Amino acid sequence: MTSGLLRTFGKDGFVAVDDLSLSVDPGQVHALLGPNGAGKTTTVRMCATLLAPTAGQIRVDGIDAVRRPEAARARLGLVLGGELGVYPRASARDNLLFFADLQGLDQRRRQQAVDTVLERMGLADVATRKAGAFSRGMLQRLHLARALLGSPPLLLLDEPTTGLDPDVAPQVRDMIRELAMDGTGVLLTSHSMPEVEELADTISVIGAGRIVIRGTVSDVAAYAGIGMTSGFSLPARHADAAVRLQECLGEGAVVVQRPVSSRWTVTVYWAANDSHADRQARDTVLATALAEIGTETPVDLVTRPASLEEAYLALADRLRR
Ligand SMILES: Nc1ncnc2c1ncn2[C@@H]1O[C@H](COP(=O)(O)OP(=O)(O)OP(=O)(O)O)[C@@H](O)[C@H]1O
Repeated sequence: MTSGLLRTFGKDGFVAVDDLSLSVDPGQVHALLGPNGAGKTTTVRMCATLLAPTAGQIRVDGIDAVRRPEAARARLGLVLGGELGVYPRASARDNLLFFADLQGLDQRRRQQAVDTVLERMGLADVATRKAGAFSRGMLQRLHLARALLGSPPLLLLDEPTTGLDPDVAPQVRDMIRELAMDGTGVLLTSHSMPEVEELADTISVIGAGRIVIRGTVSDVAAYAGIGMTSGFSLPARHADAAVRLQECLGEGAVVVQRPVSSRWTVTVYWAANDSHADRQARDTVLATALAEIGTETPVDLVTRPASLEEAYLALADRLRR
């Protein structure tokens, strides 16, 4: 969808997005992940035709979005996190009818399109209520409904669940997943690792405007140098557990401990290329190391593939500008 995208700002030519290429396939969720200022929103805004690239190409459903922004815009839906862009004194339905007009949907199609997206976003029952009286969750669903009006093949979602209550965010996530399952391509930015892990088929990690690694969670973890992680807790008296375990385990693992309540939570990050054959082999090595520091194998020991959050934190230093 984009190739060689470049965007600079200001007289000194600050490079916000640098030679960025990515594609979003139908039915796929492609997530952009990166620290503040990495260039995610700038990328989304260029894809949405809100910002012209300094150089590079953008194609939306085959349309050259730089040359034909209006045609491209008709083929994409955009949701910006925390955006206000609805009329608070108008009902949800009237808001959507207005946006349908703006999109040029004809009179016959527009009623039907509005009813369809209201239904789809679970807003049919509150369609006549004023948008100003909506909760954040309902508003975000209204934004999604607006983005879906022309049945676009591509959705651009910039932080779509930021600021939503923990019980509302999963509803929005479910809707995003359903849209992708129905064939919509989704470009998603999010600071929530569990959200990206849950939704994304492909993750592009961006640092300083460039894609650092692209792939699945395990690809990102491998790039970060982590394979599996083991986690367990120890009683308060083991204040030096990480140091002592590190001595026993050597270079094949990094051991970190932090206090949680009145105990220590210990995490062992096994190197992506460590020599252990499988999970059980690591647990055996760990049990020996734990015995050496004078404790039995904790009952809550779990060894599993590294999570996205663990992988991302291991990468964080390499992503800064
Ligand atoms: N209009 C602008 N003028 C000047 N600099 C800008 C402009 N828009 C963005 N930038 C700069 O470009 C860089 C990328 O910003 P962008 O908003 O794309 O980052 P981001 O990855 O979305 O960050 P966040 O996670 O904080 O939303 C930042 O250093 C930002 O200050």
